Parts: sequence; C-alpha cells; structure tokens
Amino acid sequence: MLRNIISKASPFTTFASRSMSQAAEKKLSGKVAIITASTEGIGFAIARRLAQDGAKVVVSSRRGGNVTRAVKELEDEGFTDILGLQCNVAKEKDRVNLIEQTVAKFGGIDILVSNAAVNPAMGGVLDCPEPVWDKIFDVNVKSAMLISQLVLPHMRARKGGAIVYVASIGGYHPIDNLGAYSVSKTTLLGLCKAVAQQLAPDNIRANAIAPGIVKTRFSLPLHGNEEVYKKMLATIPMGRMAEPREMAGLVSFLVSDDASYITGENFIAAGGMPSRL
Ligand SMILES: NC(=O)c1ccc[n+]([C@@H]2O[C@H](COP(=O)([O-])OP(=O)(O)OC[C@H]3O[C@@H](n4cnc5c(N)ncnc54)[C@H](O)[C@@H]3O)[C@@H](O)[C@H]2O)c1
Repeated sequence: MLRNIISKASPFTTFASRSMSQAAEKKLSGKVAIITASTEGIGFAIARRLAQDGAKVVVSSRRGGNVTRAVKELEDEGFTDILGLQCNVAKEKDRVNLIEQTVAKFGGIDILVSNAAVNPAMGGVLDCPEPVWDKIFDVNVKSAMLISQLVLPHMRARKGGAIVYVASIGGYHPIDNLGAYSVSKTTLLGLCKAVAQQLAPDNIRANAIAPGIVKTRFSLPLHGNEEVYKKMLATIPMGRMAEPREMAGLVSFLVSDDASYITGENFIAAGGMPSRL
C-alpha cells in the first residue's frame, strides 16, 4: 500500500524537483551580454542587473581605468563571469575588438545593450554647430547601427538574440537645450524599429527604452543646480528623478525569454513625463 502511494507520488516528486532546479536557474543563465558605456550610470546598473540574472557580462567604456574599476566592483559583489574591455564605440578598431574578445572569452553573443551617448553642447537644434551634430550622430546613432551589424553573425549563429537601444524621453518630445541630442534619440527609436523588422525572421529581437531624467553624471546639468533641479522636478509627475537601477529591470525583461514575442517596441520609463511623437 505504502509502496503504491510512493510510486504514485514519484512523478510528482520528479516534477517538483525539476521545477525547483528550473527555479534555481536564473533567467539569463548561459547568455552573453555586451553593454556599451557600462562603467557608470545607467549602463553599469544594467550590467549589474544582467549579471544578477545570470548572464556573462561584458563591461566597456572609453577609459581603461574606469573599466578596471567597474569590473572590480562587480567581482567584489561576487560575480565571476565579467569581462572588461576598453571601447570607444565611435572607433571601428575598438568595436571589432569588443566583439572579437567577447567571442574569444565567452564563445558567442546573445545580448547587446547599446547605451553609449554624448551631448557635447547645450542649445536648440538650429544652434548646433556641424562638428557637434556630427559627433552626436556618430556616437548616439551610427555607432549603435555599426555595433548591431557586428553582433549579427554571432546572434545568427546562436539562432537568436536580443538588442536594446537606450534612447530617451527626449526622443519623443525634445528636451529644452538638448535639441540635436533629442533628434538623435528620435532617430534611435526609428533605428530600433527598422532593425527589428529586418531581424525578426532570424529570431533576433530589437527594442528600445526611453528613460526620463535619471540621476547620473550625464544629467548633471539638470540636477547639479538647485534652481534648475526644482524646475525639472516640476515637469515630472512622480516628482523625482529616477535612479539608474530603475532602468535596469526593464532591460532585463526585454532581453529575457519573458519578452520572446516583443520586438520593434519603444518603452518609456519616465515617471509619467508626457510623450508625444
Ligand atoms: N541620465 C539621464 O537622464 C538620461 C535620460 C535619458 C537617456 N539617457 C541615456 O542613457 C545612456 C546612459 O547615460 P547615463 O545617464 O547613464 O550617463 P553616464 O554619463 O553615466 O554614461 C554615459 C556613458 O557613455 C560613455 N560614452 C560616451 N561616449 C562614448 C563613446 N564614444 N564610447 C563609449 N562610451 C562612451 C561615457 O563615458 C559614460 O560612461 C545614454 O544613452 C543617455 O543618452 C540618460
């Protein structure tokens, strides 16, 4: 009788232990993720979150010292599969090295988070000098497209992948004095849609996030001065700026299998700031 009950229970036991081992496996286990400009701010928060979710993570940015510091910080937190590489996304040699070193170390690429951006000068779009315009579009848009080209064969080899472009709420509605930068982010939203359309048959998904105002070094002009800070807060229905980690969960979702049928979409995380396009 007892043996009967046990043998009847065993399929459940097997199922239960399988479920437990599945639960123990993290949602990005076995995935390899490259995040550009990821030694601080939003990029670093994304790198940390993807590592927490089990991914092997490649941290990169322009300065070697910053890369070393960021890798150490993650390793001190207990993450072992971290690779740090110096990469100025506007330089072809650096982009190629980023991809080659990643594949040499981790054997492939599943995830790209294109996060690097610059805004060398404040001002209205029509006040933007040509060299500044070129720099903004080289880093914020052209490099994002060129890195996407480079990861493509590796994602195809894995029969799938996920790309996330870090755009901005300014891509929907231009932010005062960030004219050319805002246009570059609108362009990135378009790039995301075009890439998604082209790569859907390859099971490679592309989505974009559009952060509102996040407290980082990049946004210092918006929170470094008390008067400007108060003005900015008045434009945010939630009444506060975001912390970098508040962008990371959205990216983690978008690159995971939980988002397996989502591609070509732009997601706003802006504390209720209005978006119009
Ligand atoms: N902070 C915000 O309020 C905010 C809002 C919307 C969108 N964003 C976007 O989020 C992303 C990250 O910005 P952040 O706020 O974390 O700022 P951040 O200053 O912390 O990070 C930007 C990083 O980009 C790096 N970078 C610049 N040019 C590069 C290049 N050519 N190659 C490699 N790295 C380069 C910088 O060194 C820096 O580490 C950017 O795309 C930015 O446009 C930020």
